[in-house]
Amino acid sequence: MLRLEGIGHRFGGLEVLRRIDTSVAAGELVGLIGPNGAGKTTLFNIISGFVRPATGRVFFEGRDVTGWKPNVLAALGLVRTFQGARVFPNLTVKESLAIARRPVKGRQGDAAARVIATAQQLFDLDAHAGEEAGSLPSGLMRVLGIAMALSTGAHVLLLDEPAAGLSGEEMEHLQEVIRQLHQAGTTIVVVDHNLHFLMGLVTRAIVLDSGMLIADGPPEAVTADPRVVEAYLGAADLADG
Ligand SMILES: Nc1ncnc2c1ncn2[C@@H]1O[C@H](COP(=O)(O)OP(=O)(O)OP(=O)(O)O)[C@@H](O)[C@H]1O
Repeated sequence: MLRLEGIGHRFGGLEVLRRIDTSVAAGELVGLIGPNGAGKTTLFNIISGFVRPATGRVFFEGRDVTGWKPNVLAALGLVRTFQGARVFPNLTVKESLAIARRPVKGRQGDAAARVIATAQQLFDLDAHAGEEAGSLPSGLMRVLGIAMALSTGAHVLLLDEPAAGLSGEEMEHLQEVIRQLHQAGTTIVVVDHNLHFLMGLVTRAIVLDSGMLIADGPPEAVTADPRVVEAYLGAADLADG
């Protein structure tokens, strides 16, 4: 579904990604982790077309899409959400969800319906139907943002810190929404600083440290890997949110 070959990038003299080779198969739910400054956001930006890599290639569904624009990739079904919720603040919840339900090339209908049904149940969306998106509790706003990303026809979703700023309960609800999306067949890559949130969710974790891929595997194996432990030593903010 997604393949990276020799991705490298620098900002000025700073080498932020070094020869990243990895791939994500259709239907996987993958976490991308690493200490502050490891290069996670830059890698997300490269995959989603916001940054062109200095070296290497990005393949999406077998096609070399290196340097393709975000809107072109989104139209093909590769969509990235941003840190913090991006919703239309003046649309009501009901109007926002109507956008998310709109079938685009008939692809995301099931996934969007699934995420909306789950969110409706967990976040009591009906009670908020007439409220403006900009005035919602943060968890609900986050879920709306994800639902709206689906409206673009996403079958690969890159979620950038979806749990940031959420309460424990909201986080659990969000996990459930993401699980449902995954079960509906959406391929998902999540970056989050909260390892508790992430490791309870994903089936595979990829670890970046100083721009290098240092581990890749099941969450339990990765968190026990001495190189990962070392990379995280002293990074107190990564311990548990
Ligand atoms: N536009 C930019 N110009 C210059 N340096 C940048 C730019 N964007 C990121 N960097 C630097 O590149 C390195 C990697 O940053 P990046 O944001 O990709 O890491 P990250 O793993 O997402 O970090 P965090 O967990 O703190 O969000 C950091 O040292 C950062 O300061």
